[in-house]
Amino acid sequence: MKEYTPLISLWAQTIILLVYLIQRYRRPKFIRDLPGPRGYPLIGNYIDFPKSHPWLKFKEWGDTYGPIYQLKVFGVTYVIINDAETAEELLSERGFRYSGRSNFEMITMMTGGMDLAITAIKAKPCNGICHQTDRRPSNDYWRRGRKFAASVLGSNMVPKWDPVQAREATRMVVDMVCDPTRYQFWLERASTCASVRLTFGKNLPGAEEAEYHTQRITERMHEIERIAENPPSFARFWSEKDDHYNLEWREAAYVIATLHGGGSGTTLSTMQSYCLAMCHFPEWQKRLHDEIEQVVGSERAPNLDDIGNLPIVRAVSKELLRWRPVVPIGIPHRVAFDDEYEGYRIPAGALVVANQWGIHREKQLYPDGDEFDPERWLDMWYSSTYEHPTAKYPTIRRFSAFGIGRRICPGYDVAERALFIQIASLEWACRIKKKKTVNGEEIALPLYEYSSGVTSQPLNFQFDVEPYEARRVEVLKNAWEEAIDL
Ligand code: HEM
Repeated sequence: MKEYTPLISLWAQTIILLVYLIQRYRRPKFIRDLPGPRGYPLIGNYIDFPKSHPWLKFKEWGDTYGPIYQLKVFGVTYVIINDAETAEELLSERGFRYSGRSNFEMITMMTGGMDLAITAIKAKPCNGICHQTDRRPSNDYWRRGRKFAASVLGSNMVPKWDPVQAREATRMVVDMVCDPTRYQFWLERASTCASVRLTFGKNLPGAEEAEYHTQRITERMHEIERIAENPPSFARFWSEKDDHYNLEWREAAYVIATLHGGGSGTTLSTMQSYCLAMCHFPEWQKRLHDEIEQVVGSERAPNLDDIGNLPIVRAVSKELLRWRPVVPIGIPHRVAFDDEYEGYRIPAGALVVANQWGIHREKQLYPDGDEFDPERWLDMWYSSTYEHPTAKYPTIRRFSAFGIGRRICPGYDVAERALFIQIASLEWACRIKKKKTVNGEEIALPLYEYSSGVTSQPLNFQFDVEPYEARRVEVLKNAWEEAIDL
């Protein structure tokens, strides 16, 4: 045995050396914490943490600390990303680590964690390298829910929902012309009623009723059964193929309700930004109008078959989402396992914020990022954003305004068509402009006075709406009346 001892010792030393070398090879020499503003013991950056419109400060800090930096608040690490490449690398390429959600305590308590947008998904470690999403029941629910969402919101299904979107757009324009002071309500009604009709198959005369039914539906599962007998809708789609999606009643109720929630307030916010932008940039309103006149003409209203022929409408819609992102800091993604990025430590449990406000103002991609300039999607000169051919691009499909990685918004196709038809119908029928005083002077409007929350929209402002021709409003009114029972 004695003669083997040096041999065993040599083997042991070789193994230790190998382990050491592998570890050195796999790790950068120094793993540092991400840069970021200096905090205080225990509370970290709590005092400096912006209490409203955090996206503005997150961008400002980004200009000092670089495209990725960290903040700490009471021991929780926030990783803030201000450029698209880093966000893609972490949230998309390493999506298996970066697709969890924060514990939104209140919502989790109220929904049992079943709101699809915040439900946790966990990643499974395999020999230290994490490749796959864990197949535990909580993840399984998210996967089944996403499968269902993809099937009702996918690009081949969305044209099915066009007539409802078009109908709500006509009703919105007619009322907007009659009483622009209530614009928020008209836009909200268009968004909510389209969503309730698509989700539950129910036509609603007003937004209040929409809210009432939505609450009842999420609380009482049997409502879905009744409503699923109505015209084609997400609920009916599920009830006809429930075996295929393998979602139980309760699960389906939450998935469908989350789709309603995701779909109702978001396009509304962009449409409010549209009204504000048209007051400030009448030159773009003219370009929109000229394009619609040339392609659609004055005899008929635009419809969703025109989408490929109206690139300026699509460019305006995409620029609105860039310039005034609806969800300016996105929904944070929780990191499942410790990670390293370019020599920096990203700890498990950190919340990664892809700051859309900053990402959408990255200098190389979006020169003069604070300017509203739809040209950047239309002109070859903007090589970073322009894409051929104009019959297809610009498109807002998979644009970073809808998030990045596995948790990307499943509703972007529906949103694209809803925004298109609302903008095209409004611009076909009427001009939006700043209000004037009795002396004929334009009343100034703030360029950026927006609410602060998960979503952000312009605070109430007033503008005038002037129909190009009374006949056009009549055409839309007739279209609404014909489509009333869709
Ligand atoms: C202008 C319109 C919209 C915008 C800007 C928007 C934006 C977003 C963003 C930023 C996220 C978070 C993505 C992430 O975590 O990376 C999200 C998630 C989500 N959105 Fe949208 N959305 C819009 C419309 C819609 C519509 C029309 C629906 C449904 C019909 C919808 C349903 C959802 C759902 C279910 C999620 C959660 C996905 C998950 O966590 O797995 N959204 N959306």
